[in-house]
Order: sequence, then structure tokens, then C-alpha cells
Amino acid sequence: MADMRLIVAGAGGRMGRALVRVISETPGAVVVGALEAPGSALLGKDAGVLAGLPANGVELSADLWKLSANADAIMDFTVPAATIANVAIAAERGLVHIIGTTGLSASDMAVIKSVTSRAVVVQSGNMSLGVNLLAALVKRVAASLDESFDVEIVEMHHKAKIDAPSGTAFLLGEAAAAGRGVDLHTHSARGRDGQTGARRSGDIGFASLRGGTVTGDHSVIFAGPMERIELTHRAEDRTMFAQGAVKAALWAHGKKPGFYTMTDVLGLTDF
Ligand SMILES: NC(=O)C1=CN([C@@H]2O[C@H](COP(=O)(O)OP(=O)(O)OC[C@H]3O[C@@H](n4cnc5c(N)ncnc54)[C@H](OP(=O)(O)O)[C@@H]3O)[C@@H](O)[C@H]2O)C=CC1
Ligand SMILES: O=C(O)C1=N[C@H](C(=O)O)C[C@H](O)C1
Repeated sequence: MADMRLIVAGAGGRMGRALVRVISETPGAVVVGALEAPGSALLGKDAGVLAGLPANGVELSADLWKLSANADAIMDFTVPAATIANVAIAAERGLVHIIGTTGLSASDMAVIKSVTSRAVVVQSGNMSLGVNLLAALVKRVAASLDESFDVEIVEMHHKAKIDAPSGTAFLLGEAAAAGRGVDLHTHSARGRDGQTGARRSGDIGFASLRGGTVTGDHSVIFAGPMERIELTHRAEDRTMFAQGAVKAALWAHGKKPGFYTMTDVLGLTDF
């Protein structure tokens, strides 16, 4: 079978470079395009060289329509505006769209879901096996405890991260809310500051720390009367996010149109 032809969006970014490296080591996958923002100083540079590899002959371009003429998928770890701009082109070209970008709004998600009757999209705030297993555990624990256990989600990331709470924190919050059978939107507490009043029973709280080079730490704390359960994941390198994304692309190749998550890719739906 021919290699799956992948376009890396945000190829000059932290995740883009990790993806180019991981794809170069993955049998059955090849980088055929590298997308960057219009006006980027990196346009025309070689994607392999940017990723610390020998030149691969794939030059960074801002023209997704042109790049996608001969491609099977786009790996998108960019910014929300770029991802949303890519959605229509990816669907029109029949590309599998792997979306790792975080900070997506409810209306962004509606745009993404609007194409999934005709396109294959895999979206997740975290592509790692560990975090998706953690989410399954969080759902199970939340279902086992009543509201006398307060759920708090704490995340820490590097100082360059531009969105908060992290996509992973929301993914874990959704898992806790699903376990409890509540809607996260009406049961969350974010950005506490000043005279907040006492904690509202049943809320799922979020706190974000930023500093240094932390790849991504997440803890879900179930704080009950006289005891506390803490479930933690620490990412040590971006490589495993990229590996998860490439696994998702290979899994999605030839799937019927639909909206999928890493739960589907990793077979965790019944966990
Ligand atoms: N789901 C997951 O498992 C993971 C998700 N992420 C998410 O991925 C995203 C990217 O993270 P990270 O790589 O650290 O961020 P970076 O800022 O390092 O990379 C983003 C890249 O996207 C580029 N970009 C901006 N606009 C466009 C555009 N219109 N077209 C193409 N490229 C564009 C940026 O270029 P420029 O710098 O010129 O603006 C930059 O090179 C974030 O939302 C992050 O939260 C990260 C890790 C794992
Ligand atoms: O921006 C990052 O770096 C990361 N973003 C994702 C998130 O928002 O959860 C995933 C990971 O934690 C790294």
C-alpha cells in the first residue's frame, strides 16, 4: 500500500517540527507538504532542516489549496483561526483533518463538526495515550463519587502557551462531567480571584500555571471529606503527542466521514 501523504500545518512551530521528525521515522507515512502562516519568515525553508533532519525537499508554503492537490491528510497544530481556515479546504480536497490545536471556541467546534458529514476529522486536545487513559479513569472515578468530593483540575505549561485552561484540562473536565452526568458548561469554576464566595458544590474547578519549559502537566484532584484522590499525568516530550497524531492519521485513512476523537483511535470507547 502506498504511503499516506501528510501535510504538516504550523511546520515551523514546536509541534510541527516534532511531527516532521516523527513522520520521518514512521513506516507508511510521508511528509508531502508543510504549511506556515502567510508572511512567515520561514516560507521557502526546508521542513526537514527546520526539524533538525537532513533536507527533505519539502519547502514551507502558505498555500494549502496547492499543497493539498496530492495529499491524504493535514496534521494541524496551529492556532484556532488557521485551523478554521483549513477546515473548508481539507473537506473540499477530501483530506483527513487531524486537529490538535487548542483554544477552539464553541463556534469553532461547530464549524469543524459542520463538515463531518462529508469529511473525516479527528480532534483532541491531547493526542497522548496516557492522557486519554487518564480521562477514562477520571470518568470512572467521577461516576463512583458523589458531590461531597470536589473536582479541581490543575495544569502547568511552558511560558509560551497562549491559551488557558489547556485543551487537555477541558478534555479531563468533560470526562469528569460525563462521569457525574452533568453539563460542564453549567458546572465549572474558572479564574477565581478576589471575593469569590465559598466553592459551589458540584462545580469542576480549573487552575492554570505557566512557566519555564514544562511540556504539560495535568492533575485531577477529587477532594473529599477527610481524604483526597489525585490523578496526574506529566508529559516529558512533545514526541508522544506527534506519535499519537500520526497514529490517528493512519487509523483514519479510508474511514467513513465523521467526527472522531483519540478515544476512537485508541479503542477506549468502552473503557
Ligand atoms: N492536541 C495535542 O496533543 C497537542 C496540542 N497542542 C496544541 O497545538 C497548538 C500548537 O502548539 P505549538 O506547536 O506549541 O505552538 P507554536 O506556536 O510553536 O506553533 C504554531 C505554529 O502555527 C503557525 N501558524 C500560525 N498561523 C498559521 C496559519 N495561518 N497557517 C499555518 N501555520 C500557522 C505558527 O506560525 P507563527 O509562529 O509565525 O505565528 C507556528 O509556527 C496549540 O494550540 C497547542 O495547545 C500542542 C501539543 C499537543
Ligand atoms: O500548548 C501545549 O504545549 C500543549 N497543549 C495541549 C493542551 O492545551 O492541552 C496539549 C499539551 O498539554 C501541550
